[in-house]
Amino acid sequence: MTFCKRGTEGLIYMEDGTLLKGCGFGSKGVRAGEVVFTTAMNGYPESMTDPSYRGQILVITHPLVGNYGIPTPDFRGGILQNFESEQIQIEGLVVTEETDPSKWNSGKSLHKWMEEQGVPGVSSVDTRMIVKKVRSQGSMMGVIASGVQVENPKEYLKQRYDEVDFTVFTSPKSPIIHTNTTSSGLVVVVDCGIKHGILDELYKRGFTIVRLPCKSTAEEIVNYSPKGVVFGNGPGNPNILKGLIENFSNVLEYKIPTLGICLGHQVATLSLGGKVRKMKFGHRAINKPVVDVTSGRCYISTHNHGYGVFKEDIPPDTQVWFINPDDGTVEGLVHKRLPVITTQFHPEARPGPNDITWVFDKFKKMVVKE
Ligand SMILES: NC(=O)CC[C@H](N)C(=O)O
Repeated sequence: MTFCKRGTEGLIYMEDGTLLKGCGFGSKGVRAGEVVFTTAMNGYPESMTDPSYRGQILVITHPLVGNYGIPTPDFRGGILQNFESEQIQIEGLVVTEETDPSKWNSGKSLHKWMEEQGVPGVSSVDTRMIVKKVRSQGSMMGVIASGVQVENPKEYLKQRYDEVDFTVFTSPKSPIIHTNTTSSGLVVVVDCGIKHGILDELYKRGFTIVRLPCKSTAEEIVNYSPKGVVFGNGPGNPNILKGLIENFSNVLEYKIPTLGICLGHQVATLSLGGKVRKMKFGHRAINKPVVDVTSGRCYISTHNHGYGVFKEDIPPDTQVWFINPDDGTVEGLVHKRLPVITTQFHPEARPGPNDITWVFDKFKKMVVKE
């Protein structure tokens, strides 16, 4: 039996029958979710609070997680600078080794933070084995348990990830406004669980931001007379978000400059007549290459998606903007007639390298010109 420093045992079970026993940390509890992995070597406070991870058990492949602790939340204009939302969004965390922090600006340990927020973690398991299984068999559902005896983990696997509308949990119930004193104008962000990094990039460029619930209608959006609209990131399967897809089409009729990011790129694709399909196991990392086909330049970018746009599925009247050289998936589109640009990757890069934040400059130029 492994010695468990928090005094609790834990397990991770996967729907193919794999059962790994290790140590529990964070909160005691049992949760089910889609098992996904990220190869990011740092940025766990950002990843764990990214609302796009809702409904997922996150496996971090980097062997030591927790070294620099969890910072104290820092806001600018009501926007978080060091987390992607106000709470942990993942269902559970799986790591090889969970460590106590040693850094000047650590407010608390990873263990304590997860304990306070009711999120279970499992350590001392072979994360490489999990990744190999997910890579070879494709995405799977799983169950994580910390400090709780679970006789039959399979019983917790009731819902399929792809069938749940997680935006219900991650989207605000009413508008949230971030007023800016500089005057680049007002943009509406359709907030299905927006990452604060995206809000910050818009705010830094002088925009006043109105965040509207994911289910807002086109009328509710244009009532604010926005100079631009952003359809942001969000959790789950884009194909089931019928209302959002329809709203995107309705907003297009007003010819307002529109930026789609990640889920926004997928919703744009669906709404313009293309297809979005589930990938075998998705892309989650902070060092994924994307090539801007208009310049031939390759950039290193942040990814978190399980669905993708394949070359043969792009919508009519659009041009490929970015391509992923690893698997050829379409990572950005430009509309041929309408002021619409999209990226599948995360140009705000939180966590990640800032190589492509210029996408927001391009959006600002579109907004200011209109
Ligand atoms: N980061 C995102 O917006 C993710 C989009 C979508 N939920 C996916 O997994 O593909």
